[in-house]
Amino acid sequence: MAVVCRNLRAFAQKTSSLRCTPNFLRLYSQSKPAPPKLVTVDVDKAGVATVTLDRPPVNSLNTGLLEELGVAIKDLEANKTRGIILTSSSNSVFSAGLDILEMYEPKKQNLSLFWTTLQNTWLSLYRTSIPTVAAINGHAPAGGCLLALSCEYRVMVGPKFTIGLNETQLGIVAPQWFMICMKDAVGRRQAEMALTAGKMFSTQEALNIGLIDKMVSNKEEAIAEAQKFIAQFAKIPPLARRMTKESIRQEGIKYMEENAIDDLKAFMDLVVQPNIQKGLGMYLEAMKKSK
Ligand SMILES: CC/C=C\C/C=C\C/C=C\C/C=C/C(=O)SCCNC(=O)CCNC(=O)[C@H](O)C(C)(C)COP(=O)(O)OP(=O)(O)OC[C@H]1O[C@@H](n2cnc3c(N)ncnc32)[C@H](O)[C@@H]1OP(=O)(O)O
Repeated sequence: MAVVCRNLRAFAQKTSSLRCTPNFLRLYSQSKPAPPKLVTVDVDKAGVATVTLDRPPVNSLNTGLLEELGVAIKDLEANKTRGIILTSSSNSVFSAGLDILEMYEPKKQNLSLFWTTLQNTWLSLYRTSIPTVAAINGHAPAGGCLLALSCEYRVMVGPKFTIGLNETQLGIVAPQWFMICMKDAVGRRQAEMALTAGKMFSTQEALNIGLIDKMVSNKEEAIAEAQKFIAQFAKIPPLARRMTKESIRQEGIKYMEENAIDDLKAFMDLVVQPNIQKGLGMYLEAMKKSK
């Protein structure tokens, strides 16, 4: 026993002295790599932040990415950033929308966290006093379209990408707050037509109905247009801007503040339905087969 104790003491001394050596630090950092960041933030000299979704291959929105996006927005608010440009690291997809794997055969607790994180991050983006622009450099179906719609201005790379709330095509109904965002952008009539058909719009079609504000031919142009949009607010008194944005977006903000719990319950009840689970499984299979 005494020998074991002595050995343990020797080992403890050895490891505690090892703890500070470069070799130990290298070994430790190799054994515990930091998880890759799913959202990166770059602030330029003018104080404008480019927030890049970086979850290959398609930036599907899982709890981790949504959480990071929410934290990034809060940090940028605390740092008095002058503008946020939301874009993607992919060359062909802005975001494929909600991560279907978060909804397929889920654990109840995970599903609840997923939806609550989506609600909170959406509200942070939708109501932030910072000017927001989506530089949409790829396809933006469903939840991807929602993120773009939550920004104040949308510049999209065309002509080959598509955008829209395609939920009815998947046999589901977009939540009310998704619909409010679409109505905000294109008006009730166009929103009704788009949502009932679950239409995915080409860039040109999206421009025609006001779903996007500008079509450009590459990401660099999209970022330049986004910067131009943000720059105009340098001359506008910030308090007046903030109060106007908050007021004009009141319907969506109030909806989420008053209905978050009911919205969560409706989502949880719906997703676990056997027919929805079966549909999600088939959809995932179909995406694999279409490769
Ligand atoms: C469907 C929800 C049902 C019930 C929930 C109830 C209520 C929900 C309330 C809210 C509304 C839902 C909102 C949503 O956002 S649902 C998600 C809708 N998104 C889509 O339909 C887009 C699907 N993806 C695509 O169309 C294409 O992937 C895309 C055009 C974006 C890109 O095409 P590309 O050819 O470049 O890539 P793929 O080969 O198709 O995909 C690569 C890889 O990624 C996987 N993938 C794609 N999209 C998703 C996704 N949304 N979630 C998880 N995984 C996704 C795809 O399977 C491939 O995987 P692998 O084969 O393993 O490489």
